[in-house]
Amino acid sequence: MQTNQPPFGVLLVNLGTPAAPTKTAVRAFLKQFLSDPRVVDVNRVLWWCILNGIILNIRPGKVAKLYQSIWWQEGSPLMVISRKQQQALQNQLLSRTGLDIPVELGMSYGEPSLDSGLKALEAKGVKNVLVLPLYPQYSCSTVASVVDGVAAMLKSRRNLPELRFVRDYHDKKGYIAALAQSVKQHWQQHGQSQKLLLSFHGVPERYVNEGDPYRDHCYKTAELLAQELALTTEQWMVCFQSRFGKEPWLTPYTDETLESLPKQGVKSVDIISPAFAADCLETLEEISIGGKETFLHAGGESYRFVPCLNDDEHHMAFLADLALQHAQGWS
Ligand SMILES: C=CC1=C(C)c2cc3[nH]c(cc4nc(cc5[nH]c(cc1n2)c(C)c5CCC(=O)O)C(CCC(=O)O)=C4C)c(C)c3C=C
Ligand SMILES: [Fe+2]
Ligand SMILES: [Fe+2]
Repeated sequence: MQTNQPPFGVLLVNLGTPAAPTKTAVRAFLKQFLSDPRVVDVNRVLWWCILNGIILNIRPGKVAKLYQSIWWQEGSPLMVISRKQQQALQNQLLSRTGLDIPVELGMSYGEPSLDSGLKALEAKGVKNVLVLPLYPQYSCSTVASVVDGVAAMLKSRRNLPELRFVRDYHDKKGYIAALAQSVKQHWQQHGQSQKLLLSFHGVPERYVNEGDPYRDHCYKTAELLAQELALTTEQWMVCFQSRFGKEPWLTPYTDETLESLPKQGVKSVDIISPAFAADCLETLEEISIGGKETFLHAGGESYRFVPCLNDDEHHMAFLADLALQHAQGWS
């Protein structure tokens, strides 16, 4: 091994986000995202007609407005936070190993692409690549599409790196501890509400019936977090957000739950979205803004959103440990 060659490199992956909060950029992003058969798994010809004939004509304008409501001066929150996570992970790996281990960002959809991330690692002399998708719970709609995407990129290459994938980390001690720490800190600042709602991103129920372990992973995360926070069964509840399309998704739905809780006497809630490693449209708009409106309108009195782990120190230290565990034997 050359002395300047790193033992491995990390491709840090997330979903991706539009390049700008405009109708054109959102349309391009949604077209790539929603054309992925791992995300929308229905008859290809029929879906092509629905996507191009209806969805891509109506949704981009509507969704661009939502992105505008949460966009930061530096860019899309998901991208800004992902860049911070990339830097923080690289720092954590340096302080643990004394080595400059390259960490590159690759998004499943949009830019920087998985391909550009892999090329950047290659340019740094990386021969061993650890792909680390920032999805704590495995789903075919997210993690499997990362595997597909990386495999597709490598199809045209002659000299392949050695590859390892982190499949999930829904039950890992460091992840649960980072979530618990973030909830405790939130309670210290704002006080504890009657209920802690754990709102996970939904998926079609059919995917789970066909073998996707996503729902089990979500409940396992929730139970471990509730245990760590010493909550009684009445003090927490799981729900699923961001339903898309007509078929049934995992229930209970977050919006319906927020509407019904005040009628059941629950007037104050804390809400956290543990499936997201970084704040994005689905947490900052749908949960923090939209969920609050729904709950207060239904008679709720206090609604507090707990931010995602983002580049929190405990979170990044855990991800560095996770990466090092998966990289064992690479030198
Ligand atoms: C946390 C994990 C995620 C799962 C599981 C997931 C499944 C899933 N999503 C859609 C449809 C949409 N998701 C959208 C945005 C979005 N989704 C995730 C994560 C998961 N998705 C993130 C992090 C984001 C936010 C990106 C950002 O820019 O901030 C969108 C786009 C916005 C919109 O039009 O509402 C869609 C569409 C499906 C169909 C699906 C599972 C089958
Ligand atoms: Fe999504
Ligand atoms: Fe959404």
